[in-house]
Amino acid sequence: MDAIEALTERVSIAQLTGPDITASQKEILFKAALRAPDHAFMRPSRYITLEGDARARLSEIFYSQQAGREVLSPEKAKKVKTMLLRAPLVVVAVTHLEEHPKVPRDEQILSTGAGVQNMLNAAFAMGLGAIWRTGAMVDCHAVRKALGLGKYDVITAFLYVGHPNKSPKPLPDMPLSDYVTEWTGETS
Ligand SMILES: Cc1cc2nc3c(=O)[nH]c(=O)nc-3n(C[C@H](O)[C@H](O)[C@H](O)COP(=O)(O)O)c2cc1C
Repeated sequence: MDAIEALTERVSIAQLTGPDITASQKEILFKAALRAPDHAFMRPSRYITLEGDARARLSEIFYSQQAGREVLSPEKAKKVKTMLLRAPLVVVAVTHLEEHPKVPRDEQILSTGAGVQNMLNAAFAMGLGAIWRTGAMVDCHAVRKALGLGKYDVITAFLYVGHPNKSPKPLPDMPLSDYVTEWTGETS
């Protein structure tokens, strides 16, 4: 697929299935991620892959913490336990924050966000489907500990990647004029 077509027509795809993402597809995803802009070359982004049984293991860890906090209905328990099984590959995108005189925290997280967006576009261009999710797992102490994250690590995305199980949804109608204006130099 042409790059402009991928950039202008990408949609998120939530219904994903196997087969597993190949090593060469993963290489393309991560090469795209590493082309994210990065103020002062801080290299704040890290990407952790979850595949196979590791997805169920981390979902169980999340479930244990959630179940210890509140009574979960059987439906909710099943949903939580199978959360990460919704795609053959889940990429945990992490921003490792550091103090910098010119690069505030938000810019470091934005850099990882740009990496995630590059992966969404690359996945779409390869005919794969992907969706950026966050949710309560982002702040779950047990999940963060299991992934080896420290105090200065921010989970910026759980990027689900797989093969589309449904045709992509139509593009939303978003007239450019609703979002883009020109400032001509006049002040109010
Ligand atoms: C930072 C961030 C977090 C998100 N978290 C979730 C989420 O937890 N669950 C979800 O269904 N969608 C989440 N979304 C939205 C989807 O990734 C997606 O953008 C949305 O479904 C619209 O689809 P589109 O990308 O095709 O326009 C999140 C998006 C962003 C940017």
